[in-house]
Amino acid sequence: MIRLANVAHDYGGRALLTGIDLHIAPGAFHFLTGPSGAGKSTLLKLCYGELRPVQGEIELFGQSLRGMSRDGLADMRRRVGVIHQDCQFLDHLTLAENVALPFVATGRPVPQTDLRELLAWVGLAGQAESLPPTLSGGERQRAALARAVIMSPEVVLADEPTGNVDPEMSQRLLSLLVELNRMGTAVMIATHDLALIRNAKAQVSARVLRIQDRTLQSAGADL
Ligand SMILES: Nc1ncnc2c1ncn2[C@@H]1O[C@H](COP(=O)(O)OP(=O)(O)OP(=O)(O)O)[C@@H](O)[C@H]1O
Repeated sequence: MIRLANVAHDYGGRALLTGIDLHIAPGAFHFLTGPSGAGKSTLLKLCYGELRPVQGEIELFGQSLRGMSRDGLADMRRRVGVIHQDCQFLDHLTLAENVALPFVATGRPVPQTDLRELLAWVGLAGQAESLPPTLSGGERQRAALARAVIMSPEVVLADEPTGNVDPEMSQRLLSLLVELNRMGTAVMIATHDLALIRNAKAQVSARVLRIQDRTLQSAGADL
């Protein structure tokens, strides 16, 4: 679904990522780890076409990103759910309206039943009318997950989805992502949280990748 071949990236200075080969296949569950500043968020952005690589090939759903038009990229992006590290919301809209934004942005009617079911799935049915500034960190993370999956994406890319929440909430978020994966959605989670990775390995067959020395490596059994 998402394929990177010999990808390199930098932000104008020294190389950040180099020689990156990655394939996110249907149904895969990947973790992406590595030290702060190693390039995890950058790699996720390359995977969903937010950034274009300085070298190498990226394919989304069998189509090369090279030369893809803005409309073509927008079509591809609908098939990828992204949970951003900072989980930003529009503070003047309710939680339910924020979660429904991907539908509104594409000019499609919001399926109200699906929206209610989704909010119940992430445990936020009671907060549907709340405004984002009144939500806790864990509620915001679950709302970000709901927003990422409302369009039924084939793959979810999550950037530190359990940042700033306690271990119990991390586990709850992980369980939701594992459940999605069991229903067929591919998942890639960038995280520093090694406990989360250990917990996940008991629930799902996950591949752990690590960015080290600017390259992508398979993490060993030391995790
Ligand atoms: N838009 C940008 N312009 C210039 N440099 C950037 C930009 N975005 C990221 N960087 C730099 O690229 C490097 C990698 O950043 P990135 O956010 O991808 O790392 P990360 O592994 O996700 O880090 P963390 O774990 O701290 O979130 C950092 O040194 C960062 O300062």
